[in-house]
Amino acid sequence: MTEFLSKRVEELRKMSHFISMIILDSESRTDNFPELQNDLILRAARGEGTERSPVWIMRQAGRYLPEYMDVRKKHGFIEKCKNPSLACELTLQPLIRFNLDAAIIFSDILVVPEVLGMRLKETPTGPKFENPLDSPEDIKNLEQEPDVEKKLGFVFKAITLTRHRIRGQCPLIGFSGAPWTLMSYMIEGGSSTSYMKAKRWLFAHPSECHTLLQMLTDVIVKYLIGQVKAGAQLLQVFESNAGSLAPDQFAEFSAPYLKQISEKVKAAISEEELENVPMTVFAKGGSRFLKQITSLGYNVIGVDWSVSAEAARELVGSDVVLQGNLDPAVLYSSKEGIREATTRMLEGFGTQNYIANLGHGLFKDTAIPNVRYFIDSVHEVSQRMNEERLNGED
Ligand SMILES: Cc1c2[nH]c(c1CCC(=O)O)Cc1[nH]c(c(CCC(=O)O)c1C)Cc1[nH]c(c(CCC(=O)O)c1C)Cc1[nH]c(c(C)c1CCC(=O)O)C2
Repeated sequence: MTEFLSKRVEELRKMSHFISMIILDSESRTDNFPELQNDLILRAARGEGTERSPVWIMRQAGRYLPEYMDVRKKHGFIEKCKNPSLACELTLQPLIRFNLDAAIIFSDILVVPEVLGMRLKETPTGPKFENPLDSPEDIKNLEQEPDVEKKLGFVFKAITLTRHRIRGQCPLIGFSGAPWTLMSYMIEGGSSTSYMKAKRWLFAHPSECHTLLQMLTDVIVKYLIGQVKAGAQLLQVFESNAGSLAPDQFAEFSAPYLKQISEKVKAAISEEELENVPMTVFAKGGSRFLKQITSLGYNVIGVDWSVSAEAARELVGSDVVLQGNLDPAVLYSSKEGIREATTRMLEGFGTQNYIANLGHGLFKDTAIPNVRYFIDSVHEVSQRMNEERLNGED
């Protein structure tokens, strides 16, 4: 009898192993994704009409969620980024709680310079580079023929797996840091308040800066194309350190590379007949340059919280698709306060050619009910405004 049972158990074990192999195989394919149920953000990004404004939140997966903190107890940050199944799980966490119109793949902008030979390490104040660039001489020691697929394949795997497990609930956003932002982290080693070391390079070693920015641009282009092939449905480029640049430096060291990225990624999409994914650029601290940014070839322009919605709209006109820009600190206020600020934002941007978001990432001590209230307010208020707009036209 025991022999009979242990044989059956062994058979069942083999069968379940076989089934999980089939599932794993099917979840690593890119030609069998579940059908998309909610394309609101893609329509908005392409400038098509939407019945309500789509909403997602920068840093929507993160420390304000107790389920993120549970995973964080067991796994370090870099480990979470590099393990596709953990990255997938974390990407999906906010979608279980909230009625979001997009997911963003769990990763970090700082994984990209590793392709060039930079090494990330964890510190209590966030990820940093073990080997920051000290002088332009160090550029020669960087990887001159970087293998993006080999070094960042874990992100591609995470994207493909997430496209399956998201079950078409909403589109999946892929992203990269922009060249100037990544270069400044490579020089500073980590976050900085003034980015003075990196800024010093711009004036002391301009030509070497261009060499490094071009190396990063080439990697980023390959990285973003790889993400589209893996299943990303929208791409966002983060120029998080635009705020540290004066207009002349933005025009010389940021804008041309942002433009090259959109042009080269779009050319590859059309040449290789890939999914025609819209592209967003978010230049934090770059609201001063909004008008200039409209000429860089992106479908959507992210706006930080430092300008009013009206001012942003006024600068670029009604045809440009904007994304943003509620001050994340608004989520510390009362429900009435959140509702009021969200309504003002929607009135300022208008419900069309618009994607709602915060004007920077969520703070780690934001209350979950307030996050939910913001998301639901965008949906309710924008739908009502839209209905009023359409009725008014009749
Ligand atoms: C500058 C920058 C970084 N990373 C990123 C930027 C650009 C956007 C911005 O301006 O904030 C982008 C980023 N970082 C993270 C995402 C994931 C997707 C998302 O939910 O938006 C994205 C898109 C996860 C993260 N990236 C980081 C966390 C926190 C990790 C943890 O402590 O568990 C998360 C969830 C850590 C991180 N990552 C970075 C820093 C400086 C830090 C430490 C400071 C901090 O913790 O907020 C670099």
